[in-house]
Amino acid sequence: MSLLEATKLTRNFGGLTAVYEADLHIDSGELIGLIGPNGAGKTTLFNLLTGVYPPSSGTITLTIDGKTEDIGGRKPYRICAAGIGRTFQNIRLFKDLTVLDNVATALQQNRPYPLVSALFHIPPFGATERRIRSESLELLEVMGLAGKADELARNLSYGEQRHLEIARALATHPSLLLLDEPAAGMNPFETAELTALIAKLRADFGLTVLLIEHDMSLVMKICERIYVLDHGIVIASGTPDEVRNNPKVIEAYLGGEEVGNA
Ligand SMILES: Nc1ncnc2c1ncn2[C@@H]1O[C@H](COP(=O)(O)OP(=O)(O)OP(=O)(O)O)[C@@H](O)[C@H]1O
Repeated sequence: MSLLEATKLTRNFGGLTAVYEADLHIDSGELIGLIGPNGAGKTTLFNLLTGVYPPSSGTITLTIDGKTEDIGGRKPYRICAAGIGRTFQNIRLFKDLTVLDNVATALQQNRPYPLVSALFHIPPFGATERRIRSESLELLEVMGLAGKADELARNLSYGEQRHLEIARALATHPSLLLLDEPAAGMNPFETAELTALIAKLRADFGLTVLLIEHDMSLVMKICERIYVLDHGIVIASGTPDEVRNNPKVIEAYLGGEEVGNA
């Protein structure tokens, strides 16, 4: 069942076309990779799908629970509310808040308190606070960070901060989760752990996942389908085997060498 459909998506920055007439089709429950050389337009495509930039042209539709919405050009908070959550290539956390509060703030955005009860700390403020705390702890547990709930985010290791980013994205209750280089900066052991975790999250939360990743072992191992961008153009899409053996991909992506094996 179709979840996201992008048609002829284009984004220009002045004279530079970062994404050109990209077509994407994502079915509910799929785990899809988005790869391509540096500067190919991958993050720009994420930014279009999440409203950071409006498309110069083209359409994006999201279908959830039988309801189809045209989300192209909407503000990021509205797209997040519609069901698309994301992480960023450069980690964006509240470094001086605790790990728990980083997740709680993301949950609160989804469930604002009635103003009067928040001002006077009267019900349902207290009950909502407790629910947010317990759901935050559950998400930290899932991401292996429950033991660090009271630490400041800045004191986490790099890999842990990446996990916390995913916990924050999950707190927005997405149907479609976009992960921008989730394994960047991780060692092979951490990457293998994260690979297993992403597959588990997809199953446990019933998520659809689109991920940008330079680590080919991760992409080839868990993605069912892969889109390949080069100079802003989708030059190939298909299963890991189809993509790995596609001459255009070999030429564009690795300058003629075979794309990495799983
Ligand atoms: N806000 C912007 N203003 C001007 N140019 C931009 C902007 N954002 C991206 N670009 C340009 O668009 C092109 C695509 O960049 P983008 O970051 O989307 O590529 P990428 O595939 O994610 O690269 P990487 O793998 O290095 O992160 C690049 O030439 C980049 O310089």
